[in-house]
Amino acid sequence: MKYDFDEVIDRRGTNAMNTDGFREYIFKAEGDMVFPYKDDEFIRMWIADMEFATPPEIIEAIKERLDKRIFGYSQVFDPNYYLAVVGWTQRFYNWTFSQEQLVTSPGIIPALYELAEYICKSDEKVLILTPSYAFFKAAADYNGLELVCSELINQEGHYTINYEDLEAKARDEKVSLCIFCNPHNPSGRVWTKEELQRVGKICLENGVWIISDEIHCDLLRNGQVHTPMAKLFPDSDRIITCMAPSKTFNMAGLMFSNVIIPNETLRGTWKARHYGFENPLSIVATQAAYLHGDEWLRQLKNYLDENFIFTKQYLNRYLPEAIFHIPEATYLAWVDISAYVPKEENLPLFFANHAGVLLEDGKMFVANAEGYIRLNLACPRSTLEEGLRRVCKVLTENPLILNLT
Ligand SMILES: Cc1ncc(COP(=O)(O)O)c(C/N=C2\CONC2=O)c1O
Repeated sequence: MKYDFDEVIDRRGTNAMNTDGFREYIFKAEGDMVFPYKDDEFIRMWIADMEFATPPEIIEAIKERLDKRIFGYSQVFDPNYYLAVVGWTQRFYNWTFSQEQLVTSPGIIPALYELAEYICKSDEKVLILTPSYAFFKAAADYNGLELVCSELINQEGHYTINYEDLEAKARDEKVSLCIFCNPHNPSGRVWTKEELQRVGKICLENGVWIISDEIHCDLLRNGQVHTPMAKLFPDSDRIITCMAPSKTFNMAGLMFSNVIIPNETLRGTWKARHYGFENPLSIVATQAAYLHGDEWLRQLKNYLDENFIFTKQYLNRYLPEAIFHIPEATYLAWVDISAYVPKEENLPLFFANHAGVLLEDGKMFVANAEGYIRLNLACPRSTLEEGLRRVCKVLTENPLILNLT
């Protein structure tokens, strides 16, 4: 079956954050914010969900469950759920784990909040690498824990880990947890085995737990290989792995993710404290994704690769001073436009007002990301081209708007 990723789907009236939540999330606006563009005139390249229909195989599984017509309290009791999940991790990552280690969460963000609370004492600290997905910081903030940041080294847009800095911070006896993004949002790095081994060794030797957030691990450029961090440390029970179908199959709204907790005590705390009931539609959707999603994902990856090549060529031609490398993973383009914009510019507001494009900028990724914008490329090519046209036009044809003399 050939899936249609060129189809433009109307998401209006679906309570989508993407179409209706941007004022509060990007601009922290309480009430209505008025822009020179109507809401449906924006090209939306901000939040990380996709403009593609969720695979029909998943939708079919949901429909079959709907026909059962009762949606009472539910949990994963069917052993075939676990078999579907480890079947996927075996096929794609040559990695499995025992069934008792698997728990589920209504999302990875809530899992981060809970795990930080269960792992860290109140006077301890959470270590992250920046730039970082903002909710890693929130996991520390909402638990009243001090955040410690280790800045990634950025060499002309290629990010690597500053091991000396990371080790110095991991040595702090109050640092008890590292939330590690593997693959990395927003840079799109796929960490190599060697990089993962160095990070894991530094953390584990200093008694630092690791949450390896691997939500983007299926969304690789063709040819890239993801290594689960825990796969490299089979003798450790201090690495918690978070994976989910939500990013891969555009089903974040079904709020269902997998958390692999090898440590028995921590798992016991999770089971005692976590609200364990689950959405029965999300259970069947996730199981169907991991059983029947291979071909759709294969075609999605090819389409995304082509979107990235298109973007690289477009920016080379129309925004030559921008620094952009096709990322090894994610569907997010991380673009340094500092050559075109003053440091103090509020970039999301600028692009919303002057280009009709909704995007996130480096200031939304904790630190170490000034002058960057992040563009969601998981959209039909026609939408992507219009978004890129608007971004490049406003930066090159209207420099006065930016007070660039
Ligand atoms: C690294 C990472 N972890 C967790 C999540 C969210 O997991 P959930 O709670 O949905 O299961 C995201 C989603 N990233 C997004 C969502 O919108 N923009 C982003 O960058 C993410 O990038």
